[in-house]
Amino acid sequence: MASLNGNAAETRWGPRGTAGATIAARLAFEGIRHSYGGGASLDGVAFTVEPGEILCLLGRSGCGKTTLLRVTAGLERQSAGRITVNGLEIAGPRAFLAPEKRGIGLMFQDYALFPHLSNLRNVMFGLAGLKPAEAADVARRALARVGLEHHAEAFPHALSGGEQQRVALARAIAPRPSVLLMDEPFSNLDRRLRDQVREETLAVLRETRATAIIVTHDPEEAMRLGDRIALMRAGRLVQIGEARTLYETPADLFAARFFSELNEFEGRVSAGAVDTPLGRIAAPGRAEGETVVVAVRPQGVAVAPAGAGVPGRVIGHRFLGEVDQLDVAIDGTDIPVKARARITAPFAVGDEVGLSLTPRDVLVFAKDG
Ligand SMILES: Nc1ncnc2c1ncn2[C@@H]1O[C@H](COP(=O)(O)OP(=O)(O)OP(=O)(O)O)[C@@H](O)[C@H]1O
Repeated sequence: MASLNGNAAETRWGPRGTAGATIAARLAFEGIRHSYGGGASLDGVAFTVEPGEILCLLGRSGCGKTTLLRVTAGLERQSAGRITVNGLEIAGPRAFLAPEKRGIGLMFQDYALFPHLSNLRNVMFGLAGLKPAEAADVARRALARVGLEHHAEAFPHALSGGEQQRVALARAIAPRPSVLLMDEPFSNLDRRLRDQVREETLAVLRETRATAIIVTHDPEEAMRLGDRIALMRAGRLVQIGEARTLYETPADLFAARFFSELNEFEGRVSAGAVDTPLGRIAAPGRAEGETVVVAVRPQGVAVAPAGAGVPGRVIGHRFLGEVDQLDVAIDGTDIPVKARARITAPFAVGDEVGLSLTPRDVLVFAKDG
């Protein structure tokens, strides 16, 4: 039995460029609603995934990510709205294709391999339309692409978690789906293995040219993997766009909090700006008298020896590896300001310091955004 954490043999994938390519498809959601009986699990979701695009579906637990995948695959039926692939309705008021007729592959979070079938038989499972010899050939090639052809006759339980993930990936790509849906495909892997498996999986997806949706609750993973990110909350799409857009111009405070820890200050707009304990902050486009939240990313708070900027006192200093985090007490708030940077000056708890802000790390939102 291979080690769970991987060794040299485990980490070797098959040659790149050998995964069979598919015909890329445009996947569109229009006003998708769904409920398990209580409140709405999906509440009017609408967006399009472009042919060959890798889209990360990001959100907290329970926001509806898995439900959207299940509705897309045909394992659940939406109560309203329409899903199309290349403009053809696969689920909606006019049509409801059975899961096996959709050309959509689904890879489950727990891989869902059949324990009583060999790895080869597991991969062949999705190839029922082919003659057995042909299916075995296609399955062997898919296993070879993920570097596991020598485990074809073994059973899933004899493989490490990382290898099981690869069998599940081989099973998902073998039928050459035009759309591939992956539910938290890396969440069961330890961190060291995860980076490599993510990179190889991405290479396989690019080769197959499948349009892919990858579910994750990890914003960093979404930024690494996705051509675009769709951020969901409570069954709704909050924002969709490239990682940089979501990070730099989040649609609301919730979206901003998702991508970064924040120092938050509530205030009222007067003459186009808000007074905060860190100084007066411009609030362009906000109504006079509106209550807003000024959000400041910790990496946008520069700490210098006392003299310049907003005066404060260091009350905490944590070494986080690549950066340090300082907690700084300032006048006007009981909550310490968090500053995060590679600190070269040796600040110690009790030191008097001066704080200044980087404008691009300061965001202003409606209070209930
Ligand atoms: N089979 C079910 N029966 C009843 N309610 C369900 C069922 N599956 C999910 N739900 C509810 O629907 C909502 C959306 O769940 P869903 O699993 O789609 O969220 P998620 O974002 O994928 O979460 P997670 O990351 O925890 O899997 C949640 O409130 C959940 O409790």
